[in-house]
Amino acid sequence: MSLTLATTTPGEPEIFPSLQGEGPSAGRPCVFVRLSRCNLACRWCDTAYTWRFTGDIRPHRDDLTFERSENQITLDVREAAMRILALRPTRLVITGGEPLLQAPSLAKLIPMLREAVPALEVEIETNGSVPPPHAIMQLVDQFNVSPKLSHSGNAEHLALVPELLRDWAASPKAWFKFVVADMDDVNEVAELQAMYRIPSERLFVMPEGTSSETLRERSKWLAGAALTHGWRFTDRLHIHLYGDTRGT
Ligand SMILES: C[S@@+](CC[C@H](N)C(=O)[O-])C[C@H]1O[C@@H](n2cnc3c(N)ncnc32)[C@H](O)[C@@H]1O
Ligand SMILES: Nc1nc2[nH]cc(C(=O)O)c2c(=O)[nH]1
Ligand code: SF4
Ligand SMILES: [Mg+2]
Repeated sequence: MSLTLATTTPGEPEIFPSLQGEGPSAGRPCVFVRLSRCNLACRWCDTAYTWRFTGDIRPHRDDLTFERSENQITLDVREAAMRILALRPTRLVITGGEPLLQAPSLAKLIPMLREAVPALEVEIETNGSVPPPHAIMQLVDQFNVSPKLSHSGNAEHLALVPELLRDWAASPKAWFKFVVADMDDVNEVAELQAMYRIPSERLFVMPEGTSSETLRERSKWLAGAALTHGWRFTDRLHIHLYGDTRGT
C-alpha cells in the first residue's frame, strides 16, 4: 500500500517539523506530512503545486488524468512511517492537497505510527468535501475542516457538500476554519453557520493571504467581525515566521 506525497525539492517528500500555524492547536510543535492531489481547485490555494500539474486544468474531474510531476513522490506506507518516526513526533498534522483522497492508506499509516508512539496525536487538514471513512473518524483526534466559500471558485463542486457539512458539524472532533478575504465572505460564513448549525466554539475565521502584510491588513477588520459574530480568529503563524515556503 502506498501514499503519494508532495515534495519540497524533487525526490524529497514533504515531511517536516513545524509549529502548527493555524486553528485550535496553533503554536503546538508538530510533524507535518503533505500529501499530493486535490479534488478542488481553489483560486488562492497556497499549495497549488500539490495538484496543478502540466496539462491538468480541472483536477477534480474524473476524466482527466494527472501527469507525472516532480512535485509528487509515491512511497510505500512503511517507508513513509519510517521517515515520519525519524522526526520523533508527538503530534502529527496530515495535510495536502486533500488528504482524505488517500484515506485507505492513512488507515494503515496511523496504526503503524501508533505502534511506535502509542500516545501520538493526529490532526487532519481537510476541505470537508470528501466523506471520511469510519476507520478514519476513529483513528484521528482532530479534523481541521476548511469548507470553501464561493470566492474559492469551486461552485459546481461545492453543491455536493451540504450533507457532509452537517455531519462534520455534528462531530466534536471537527473544527471549522473558514478562509476569508472580504466582508462578503464573512456574510457567507454566517449563512453557512446558521444552515449547518456549526457551534461558534468550533468556528474559526482566518484571513486569506500568503504574506505578513496581507494577513495583518485583513486581520484588522476580520478580528472585529469575529468579535461581532462570537467566532474564533486564527492567524497564520507560519507565514509570519517563515513566509510562504515549502516544508515550513
Ligand atoms: C492547503 S490546505 C490543505 C488541506 C485541505 N485541502 C483544505 O483546503 O483544507 C490547508 C489549509 O490552508 C488554507 N489555505 C490555502 N490557501 C490559503 C491562502 N491563500 N490563505 C489562507 N489560507 C489558505 C486552506 O483553507 C486550509 O485550511
Ligand atoms: N506551520 C504550518 N502550519 C500549518 N497549518 C496548516 C498547514 C497546511 O498547509 O495545511 C500548515 C503548514 O503548512 N505549516
Ligand atoms: S481544497 Fe485545499 S489543497 Fe485543494 S485547492 Fe483548495 S486550499 Fe488547495
Ligand atoms: Mg499551509
